[in-house]
Amino acid sequence: MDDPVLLTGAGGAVGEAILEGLEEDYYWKLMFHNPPAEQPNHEYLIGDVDNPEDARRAVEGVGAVIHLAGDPRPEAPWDSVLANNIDGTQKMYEAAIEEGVEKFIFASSNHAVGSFETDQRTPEMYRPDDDFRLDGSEFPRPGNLYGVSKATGEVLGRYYHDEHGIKVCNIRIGNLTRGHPPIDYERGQAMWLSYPDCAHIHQCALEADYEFEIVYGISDNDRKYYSIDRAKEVLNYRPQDNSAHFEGDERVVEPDV
Ligand SMILES: NC(=O)C1=CN([C@@H]2O[C@H](COP(=O)(O)OP(=O)(O)OC[C@H]3O[C@@H](n4cnc5c(N)ncnc54)[C@H](O)[C@@H]3O)[C@@H](O)[C@H]2O)C=CC1
Ligand SMILES: O=C1O[C@H](COP(=O)(O)O)[C@@H](O)[C@H](O)[C@H]1O
Repeated sequence: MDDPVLLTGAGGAVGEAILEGLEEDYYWKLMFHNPPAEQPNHEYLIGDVDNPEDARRAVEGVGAVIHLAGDPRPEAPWDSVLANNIDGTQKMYEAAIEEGVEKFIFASSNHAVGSFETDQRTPEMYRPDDDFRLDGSEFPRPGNLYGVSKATGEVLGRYYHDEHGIKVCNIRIGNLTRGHPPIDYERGQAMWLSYPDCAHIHQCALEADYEFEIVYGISDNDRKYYSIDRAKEVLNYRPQDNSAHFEGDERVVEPDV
């Protein structure tokens, strides 16, 4: 991607991971909801993704959008996910189509499929010897209204791709934590996404050739119930991390990079 890349939600955790890994690799345009504490090193704007004029200013001159902005709380109430996640994503797609943006990468979530984690399957599905896998071809099964908003974002992408041709990659992000996987949380270890792998999968989505995709954004954990085969095949995703390589917060196996 030679054109500028818009990063919405740039002040959040996922934005931080992406910028840490890819700061030098793209001409970034950052979108913040509130003025950032420190002066960014890149072009930026302050705006609300749910405001059509802010969305239009945000996409001006960019070739790709990484859309992270939204309410990330699994317990977020309907009013918030409706405005920030659903309406906000629709406004960003409308603006992107109007601008002729080539690619739209959407931060979807494990919570779009949270209800696959039934009492019958858990906690076994979180363990390395269990072979249950979701691969992105399944219909969403959200376990909360936040998950409904993420599934809706994916479907908005389906519509804007089919009717307007924009290339869309939905990344169902697992559990992003810095430095080491979640401790004493099997589910979180099974869907861990390290900071370097988070940056890498977004770079893969910016560079690969595809039409419409739904992939899982997790590291190559021994414990997993999300397949990363599609991300490997279509995006050439090659994660370096694995939650099994940690004991608590200590790394016991070095990444093979
Ligand atoms: N952190 C994680 O493990 C996961 C994150 N995600 C998704 O990734 C995205 C980013 O998540 P995080 O960085 O963790 O969240 P965060 O809360 O750290 O960052 C989200 C950013 O979006 C901005 N924002 C919220 N509403 C906005 C609006 N209406 N207009 C403009 N900006 C707005 C906020 O100011 C914030 O800086 C979210 O969409 C979240 O649902 C999905 C799965 C896992
Ligand atoms: O989508 C998200 O998922 C992660 C992981 O979910 P959790 O239920 O295991 O915490 C969550 O931490 C993050 O806030 C959310 O945006």
